[in-house]
Amino acid sequence: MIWFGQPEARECSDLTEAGWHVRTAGADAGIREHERGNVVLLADLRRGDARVLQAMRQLMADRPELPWIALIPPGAPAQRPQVRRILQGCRDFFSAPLDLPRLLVALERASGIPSRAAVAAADLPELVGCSAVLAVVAASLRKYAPIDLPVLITGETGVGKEVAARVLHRLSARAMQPFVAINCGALPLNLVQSELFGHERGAFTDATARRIGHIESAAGGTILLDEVGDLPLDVQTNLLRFLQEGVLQRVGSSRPIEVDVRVMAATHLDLEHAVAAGHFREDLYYRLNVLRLQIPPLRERGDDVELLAHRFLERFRERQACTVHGFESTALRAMRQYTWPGNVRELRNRVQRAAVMAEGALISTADLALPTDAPVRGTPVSAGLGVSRALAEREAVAACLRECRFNISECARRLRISRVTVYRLCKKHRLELQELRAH
Ligand SMILES: Nc1ncnc2c1ncn2[C@@H]1O[C@H](COP(=O)(O)OP(=O)(O)OP(=O)(O)O)[C@@H](O)[C@H]1O
Repeated sequence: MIWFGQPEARECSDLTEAGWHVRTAGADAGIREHERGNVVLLADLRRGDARVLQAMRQLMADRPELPWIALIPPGAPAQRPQVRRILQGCRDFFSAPLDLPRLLVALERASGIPSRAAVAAADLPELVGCSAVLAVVAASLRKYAPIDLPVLITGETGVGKEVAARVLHRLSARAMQPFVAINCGALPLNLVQSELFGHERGAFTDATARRIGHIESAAGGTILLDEVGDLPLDVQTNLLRFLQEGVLQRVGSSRPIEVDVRVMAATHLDLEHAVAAGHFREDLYYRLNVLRLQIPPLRERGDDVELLAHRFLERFRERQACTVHGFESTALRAMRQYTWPGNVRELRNRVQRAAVMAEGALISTADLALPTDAPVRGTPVSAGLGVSRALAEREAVAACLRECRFNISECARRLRISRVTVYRLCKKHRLELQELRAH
């Protein structure tokens, strides 16, 4: 990296220790031949040297592709037009005092050199994260991928269960064959059987032609049965037969068809509980639960929140005209403290929305629109019973909505509240019905 300005001795030694070669540059700055395409530039604006600023402006104009990171003094120097212009050309910026771990992550990102996370999961680029818990997931994925047995993937909504299933498929011998993901909870009740197993012409009133089911369409590859706990009992029986014998029957036919598919199942429900309550077949549960993968919630993944937020912003910037470059440090802190009930999906959606709403070059806490009444991480005990109640209420409404396939009247009946109250609770807990339905 080239440091424009004067790093402190400690900063230099910390960076060197982390594996960076640091060269300082002043007003005579230039990029040496061997550094081209292999360098990150750091604009140290903490002391506001006018000659250095001039050199940086020149270099930014001549070589707009070079990745810059800026260090600014605390306060609001970013309001100065000269500084603001430079910040707009930077990938990221930090205000003093320097947060070295965050700077290292930013350097890795700006340079394209794999982050520590990517190094930990070198062949799993889909799985962004550097937390120890995610490393455990990555290790299980590698272990399970080559074994042609069912995998049961559990975890809260939006944690990345489908992402994990795709990784398993990609790393397996079936990688060149289809991967089919079906949300069992979103299938119309009367059609689940024919959607999964297919039907023959004339099998029922609307069956005007033969149709291949999702399982057959995944032949040779992998099928992910998402929200498997939502399958009706009669369909569970047929699925069990398929898992045991490798054959299925289309609706309206008694001819057994052999299909070679690896079955994966995902659920946010406690399947053991569903078995105990008689909603899920115990024998099917044991068939699916051969290999088990538990994906931890985002609030337990430490720095992954920041890493993912930056990744989602980068992806958004690649596709959309967007002047936002990063996050204010207060926004990063707020994200680290938030409990993320919708997990990675909620984070992605909030970052995208914030990138649209942000007025400046950085996303602020307000742009993220984190619910002010939501519990924050690390404070549940002091926040007291009210917070636990709110969390339980949210979870109960979300679970019931899913169980009822988003039929509001049915949900209201089961929860013994009015339809209006269901809508009010959805609004209160930011349960976006459309979004939940889509997933
Ligand atoms: N580790 C990760 N790295 C990058 N993106 C991720 C990661 N985990 C999840 N995502 C993204 O978050 C979103 C939700 O992930 P996914 O659909 O896999 O969650 P899920 O647990 O299957 O959700 P649901 O319970 O609603 O079915 C997707 O856009 C996915 O790409």
